[in-house]
Amino acid sequence: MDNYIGIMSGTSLDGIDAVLVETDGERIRLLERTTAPFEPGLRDRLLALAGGGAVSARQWGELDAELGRAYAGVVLQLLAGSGRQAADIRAIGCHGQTVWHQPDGPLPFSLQLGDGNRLAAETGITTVNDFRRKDMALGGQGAPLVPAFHRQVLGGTDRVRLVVNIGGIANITVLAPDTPVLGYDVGPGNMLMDLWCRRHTGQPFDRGAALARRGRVSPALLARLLAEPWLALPAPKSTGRELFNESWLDHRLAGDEAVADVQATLAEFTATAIAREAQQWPAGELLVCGGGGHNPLLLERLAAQLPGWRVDTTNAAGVDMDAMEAMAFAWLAHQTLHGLAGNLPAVTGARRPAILGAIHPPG
Ligand SMILES: Nc1ncnc2c1ncn2[C@@H]1O[C@H](COP(=O)(O)OP(=O)(O)OP(=O)(O)O)[C@@H](O)[C@H]1O
Ligand SMILES: CC(=O)N[C@H]1[C@@H]2OC[C@@H](O2)[C@@H](O)[C@@H]1O[C@H](C)C(=O)O
Repeated sequence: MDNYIGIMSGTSLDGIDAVLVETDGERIRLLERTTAPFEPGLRDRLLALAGGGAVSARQWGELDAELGRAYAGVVLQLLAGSGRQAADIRAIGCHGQTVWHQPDGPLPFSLQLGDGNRLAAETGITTVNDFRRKDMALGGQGAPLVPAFHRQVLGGTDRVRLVVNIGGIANITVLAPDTPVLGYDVGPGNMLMDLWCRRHTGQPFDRGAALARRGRVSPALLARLLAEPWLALPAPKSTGRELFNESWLDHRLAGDEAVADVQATLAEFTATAIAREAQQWPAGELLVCGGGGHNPLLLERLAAQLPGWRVDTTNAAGVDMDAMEAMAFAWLAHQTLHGLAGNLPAVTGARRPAILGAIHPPG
């Protein structure tokens, strides 16, 4: 077993999650976890870029360097907390910060910032990043990539087990007996709820669903949200802020809804979009990971819409829901360094399995 570090900063733009794990590719054990919020200025600049705002090549390059430095700081913090040295770590797997994801059309690409050269140089640890573009070069969506890891840590059950990551975007992995793994993005996870809450309360998210619980679901608004054609597209599919953003939401509001009612409706929308996917399968287990696992209303609404299902978080199955994605990128770095494929063509739609990522040696 070797030590790997995984770093994830996701579409919620809430900050950086990092884990230290021990893995041989088959087994994986979480040793240490840390999380660091983005410094507010950095978050705002990333949000502007991810919103499609015009930035110069200079600003773009500076953000790439700044993020690389921020990731290195988190790695050093993780190492200090664990009592380990750089030499004890085989590699870092760093997802990077998605600032644009365009999986379809004539020139598909997915851009994650956070300079891997800087990360390797500042930590002294081999760094693997840029995990998505090989899959896209092979005709795939480049996302989601976690289903292979979900299979590794939660596969092999004798009934249907759905693993649902509720981050900024929600994505689902279907693990069913004698069935190849399926996985795809479902739609918004916390992203719309977060932006509505921030706009009206100044808080980054609706902690404990307190605001949503004060409101009532608006059936008319819910119907307009659920009418989004992307939701009905068949897999393979992936999405992001490019579609589900502030203007997408504003176009669907009548304008006279109460703030709390919109919050309640957005939570119901997220739960309903996920439940509809689950309803295509015989009742089994639905295990939630990602920050949405901390939202009690989402879990309640999923359970209410899925009678006969066991709805819980992945913690109940022994995998820390807050560490799942970062662990997946530690594991993907292991795959890359061992010349093993990281993607699942049945999930991403790529022509073949491929070794993912760019390797930055520290020397
Ligand atoms: N106590 C809580 N109550 C309600 N929501 C919560 C709570 N804790 C976290 N969240 C939600 O989880 C979000 C963060 O989720 P997470 O860290 O999984 O996002 P991410 O890493 O950006 O995800 P992804 O890459 O999958 O899009 C917060 O923005 C918030 O919406
Ligand atoms: C392009 C991009 O960053 N996509 C993220 C996002 O966040 C959740 C969902 O959308 C998923 O497709 C993906 O992240 C996870 C880690 C994945 O690739 O599996």
